[in-house]
Amino acid sequence: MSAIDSLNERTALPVDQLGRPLHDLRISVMDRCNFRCPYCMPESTYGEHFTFLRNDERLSFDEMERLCRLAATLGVSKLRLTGGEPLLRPHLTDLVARLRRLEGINDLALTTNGVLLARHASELRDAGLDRVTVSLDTLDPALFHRMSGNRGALDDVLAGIEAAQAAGFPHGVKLNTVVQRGVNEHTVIDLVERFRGSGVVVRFIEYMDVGNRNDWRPAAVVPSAELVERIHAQWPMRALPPKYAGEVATRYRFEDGAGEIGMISSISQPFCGGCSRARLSSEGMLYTCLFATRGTDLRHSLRDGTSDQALTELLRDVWLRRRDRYSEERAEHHGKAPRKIEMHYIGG
Ligand SMILES: Nc1nc2c(ncn2[C@@H]2O[C@H](COP(=O)(O)OP(=O)(O)OP(=O)(O)O)[C@@H](O)[C@H]2O)c(=O)[nH]1
Ligand SMILES: C[S@@+](CC[C@H](N)C(=O)[O-])C[C@H]1O[C@@H](n2cnc3c(N)ncnc32)[C@H](O)[C@@H]1O
Ligand code: SF4
Ligand code: SF4
Repeated sequence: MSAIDSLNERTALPVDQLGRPLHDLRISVMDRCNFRCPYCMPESTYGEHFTFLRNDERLSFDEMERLCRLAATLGVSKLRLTGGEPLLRPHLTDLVARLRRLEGINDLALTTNGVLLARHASELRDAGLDRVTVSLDTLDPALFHRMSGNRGALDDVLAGIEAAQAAGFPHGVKLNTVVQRGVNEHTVIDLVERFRGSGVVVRFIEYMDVGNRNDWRPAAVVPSAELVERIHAQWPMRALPPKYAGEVATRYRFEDGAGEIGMISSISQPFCGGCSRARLSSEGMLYTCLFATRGTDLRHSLRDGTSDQALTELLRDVWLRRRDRYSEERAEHHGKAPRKIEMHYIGG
């Protein structure tokens, strides 16, 4: 390669081995959670003796801010704070304010289980958070409690959603609902009914085989097409074109003007082809797929005096080498995928 080619390669925005750019960085700011959803952190594994990270093992806000600033120079424009439960991270609002000031970031989002949201919504809005996604699997209080691993109360989450609506996040409020066959599939219509016309967009997610500790089986997945048919029979809707390449959810608009819903069909219709997402775990590992088995340790480099330029090159190299397309390959694993990183570390 000539010196000019090499310079061009080092200054251009990187695309991975499948031609996908890097747009979206999702940061797990906290590995702990106040819920024990069986599909994510089942109590049987995450009981009182489970060892979470020590404070000094988690990236500091300085370290996260630095990585986000460098990632923005490689094309990242969207940041999502997640976890574990991000609102358990003390002073999260300070991090939001710091990330808000970064050049190139035009979408700053948070995914939360919503329990602590009523307390923090307006300060998060004031700090510059653009939008919030709240996870809510059902409106049945007893089932909700059970699906949170007997930790959560539905009313707290509903209060969180109301507070988020009242705070007026500029890019709005969404809900994430994981649907499981025989568990909460019968409460889907209630959720649609409750939030239709409210401005809050409900997105139904196909139950996924993330991590190694849930009891995922293909039979537990409710294909989005089935839900679309059921919802359409009650409130006719029509599919909308994607807002951006690689959009996670397929959007549907109600024909009576009562807003839209989304379907996240990562099992029945994988969307790896446009996947521009990287993930940073609480302890500073960089992963290029939600189903990654291996990552790149950035904490070490952050703490050993590595320069901004060298760190940026490391990020670029990781992205240039990326070939992940797990959801498209799922069937080839025949249920025997290699050991994956758990979702509360990698960030949903
Ligand atoms: N397989 C797979 N699933 C994903 C990916 N990204 C998100 N999901 C699933 O979709 C859910 C919702 O994702 P969000 O974080 O709300 O997605 P997003 O792309 O940031 O959403 P919007 O920008 O609001 O459209 C996550 O909790 C995951 O269950 C991905 O890259 N791969
Ligand atoms: C890991 S959580 C982290 C943020 C926060 N604790 C919450 O629940 O919103 C992020 C998202 O991942 C989703 N999720 C967790 N396990 C999942 C699974 N097995 N399949 C599909 N989505 C899952 C959750 O529903 C949630 O919306
Ligand atoms: S999905 Fe979110 S709330 Fe539920 S256990 Fe995982 S991290 Fe916690
Ligand atoms: S499975 Fe991996 S590559 Fe495919 S969309 Fe999800 S994170 Fe991206």
